[in-house]
Amino acid sequence: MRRACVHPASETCYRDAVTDFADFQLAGGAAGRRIVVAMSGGVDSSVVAALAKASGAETIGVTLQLYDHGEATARPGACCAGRDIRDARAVCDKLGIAHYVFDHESSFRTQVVDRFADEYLAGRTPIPCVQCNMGPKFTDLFALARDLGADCLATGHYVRRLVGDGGAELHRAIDPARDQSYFLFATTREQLDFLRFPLGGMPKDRVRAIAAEMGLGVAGKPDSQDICFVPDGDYAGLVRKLRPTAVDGGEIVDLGGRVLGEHPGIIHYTVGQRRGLDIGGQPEPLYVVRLEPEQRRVVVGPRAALAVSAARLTDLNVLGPLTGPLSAKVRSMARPVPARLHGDELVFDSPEYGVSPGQAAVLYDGDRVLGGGWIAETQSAALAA
Ligand SMILES: Nc1ncnc2c1ncn2[C@@H]1O[C@H](COP(=O)(O)OP(=O)(O)OP(=O)(O)O)[C@@H](O)[C@H]1O
Repeated sequence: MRRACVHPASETCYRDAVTDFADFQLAGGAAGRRIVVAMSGGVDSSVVAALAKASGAETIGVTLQLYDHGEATARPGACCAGRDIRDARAVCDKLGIAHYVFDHESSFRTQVVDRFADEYLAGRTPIPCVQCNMGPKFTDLFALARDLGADCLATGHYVRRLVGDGGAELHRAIDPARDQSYFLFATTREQLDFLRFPLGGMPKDRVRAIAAEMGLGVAGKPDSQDICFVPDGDYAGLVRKLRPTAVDGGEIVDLGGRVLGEHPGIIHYTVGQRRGLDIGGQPEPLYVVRLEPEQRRVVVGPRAALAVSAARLTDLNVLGPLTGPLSAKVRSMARPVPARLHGDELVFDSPEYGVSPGQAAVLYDGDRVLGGGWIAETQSAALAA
């Protein structure tokens, strides 16, 4: 049972956290075991490394160089360019553990950045953080950790791994504001067996308190934000840069096909969006209902047209029983809503709004992640009625 920390900045807090290293579930304690810690140079993974070391295990820090912004200042997007790598190295030096840096820029580029651009061009709204977790972080890092003879791979993700009767389960973090379970739905059972997430049971201020207690230079380092390879938030600008010939304008049409205006490229739009349509003189507010990439059309309609009764999912990852009632989260910031899964069709108990192809539908039983899939297409509640 995890104990609450009542002294956020005290020695007691740190001792509790190390004792909590039951997350590593290494039979007979961690001595004699080898833990590889995925280190991004931020405070979270640095504290994971400190906890791993304190558990008595041989600890090795591994950093993937994924993307270089061509500058030296860390954050806001940060994805292990110069300064972050140096920060990770400094933490490892302080802890007296080995640190290896691997250049995975080209795999990150193909698996995450190029795919991000192509998804936008196909009229979908991508979630690159899931692709990154599935590719560079969990596939590439896995292989590296195994090559290094590790017993487990530990990361600073805010999720919990609990062991039930059927084996390792993925659960939400205790801190709802930090929970990253939506972005980890595609973690396989095999990966889950090997992964450890020691921060999922802690609030962030406790993590920072441990970092300060340990004298880690990153204790006050700001959190990374948004999508690491788009630090200025200009997604459309990045897609234009990557695919200069593919971003063409087209028509904005209503549900009946009537042309209402023009747009500079479908990459600027996402289902449910209202801003930026620039089609005045309409009797009621209009929203993006659908993107039609072949015709380069943006289809708009009233809010009622956004109501979705069901979604077809692809690449379903199963981590628990999916046959009963469950709750489904269809955007990272959405609240989970009651639904049921029939084959690959997710049927909502009540119409759901803003369901966008390209996003993930993550399925929960309370705090437990039962699995999830990619939203391929949606069924309008109006048509289903
Ligand atoms: N480039 C990287 N190399 C190795 N591991 C990484 C890298 N980027 C992220 N990770 C691992 O994935 C975890 C989650 O990454 P995420 O980007 O969501 O968080 P973060 O804010 O970067 O965390 P941190 O405070 O550790 O920097 C990190 O805590 C770390 O364990």
